Amino acid sequence: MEQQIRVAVAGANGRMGQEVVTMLGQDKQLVYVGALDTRGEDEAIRARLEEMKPDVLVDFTTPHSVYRHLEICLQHGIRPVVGTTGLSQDEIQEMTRRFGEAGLGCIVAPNFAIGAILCMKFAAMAAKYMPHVEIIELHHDRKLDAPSGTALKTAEMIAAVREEIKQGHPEEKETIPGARGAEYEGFRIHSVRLPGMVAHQEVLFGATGQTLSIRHDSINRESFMPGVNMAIKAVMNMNGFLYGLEHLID
Ligand SMILES: NC(=O)C1=CN([C@@H]2O[C@H](COP(=O)(O)OP(=O)(O)OC[C@H]3O[C@@H](n4cnc5c(N)ncnc54)[C@H](OP(=O)(O)O)[C@@H]3O)[C@@H](O)[C@H]2O)C=CC1
Ligand SMILES: O=C(O)C1=N[C@H](C(=O)O)C[C@H](O)C1
Repeated sequence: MEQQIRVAVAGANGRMGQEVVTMLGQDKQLVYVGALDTRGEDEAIRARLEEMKPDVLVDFTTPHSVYRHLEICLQHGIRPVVGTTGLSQDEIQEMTRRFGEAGLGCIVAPNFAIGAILCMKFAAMAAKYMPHVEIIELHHDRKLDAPSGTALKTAEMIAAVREEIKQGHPEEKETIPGARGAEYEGFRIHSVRLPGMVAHQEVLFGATGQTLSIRHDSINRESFMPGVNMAIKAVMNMNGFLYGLEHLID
């Protein structure tokens, strides 16, 4: 039998955390050792970690707590698998350096659903040939951050290959501020929040006489679990920081 992996979960009572705990219970290689809540004193957190002795901390919490959780993992030599969105690019760069220096595995993935990863990759492929692009992401109305981590990652991947062009009319004017969405490297990202939605993204391309739409829909949170499972196993064999699940499936 493969070596068992002890997994703690931050945000275990949340929408994603509950799904993760169920998934851990279905895989004999993974042992759920308990929930970590970091809203108490440092001493209580240390005691809880000593009790649980996790190899991996899965984090699905909030944009406000995720950075601290990475620091706690560095202090205690625990490998994080982070789905929480909202880390800034500077924070990601800093953690890349610190986990690299520590030689400790860490995976931060804005989306664990394989279809969403493919949506990002296909969008980056298309942007090379069709540089007029806009991203629309649509989520449930309990979501804290906008744009979604997935939309930001998609935008980064598009910007890395897209020819720099000015989109839209040069004299465009917003009669209601924000009407054209957020601007990222010359193209727009739009965020929709509605009850009834889970996690959806459409990347729209336009060129003379044609359009292309690439769309992904997560219709439930189980869609993220194969990716979380894969990341927990992969992070055990890593000695640095990885941002985005696409690097694991190539
Ligand atoms: N990468 C991916 O594939 C996905 C990422 N996400 C991201 O995951 C995050 C969580 O989403 P979701 O599950 O919907 O959110 P929820 O609000 O349902 O869950 C968040 C949980 O975190 C808990 N929490 C808050 N602060 C702390 C802390 N300091 N220590 C421990 N627990 C804490 C909350 O507890 P309490 O309720 O008591 O406040 C809550 O149970 C979001 O950033 C979201 O964008 C979501 C889906 C997929
Ligand atoms: O908050 C969510 O629900 C989701 N968050 C992630 C994001 O911000 O991209 C991943 C997925 O879209 C669901």
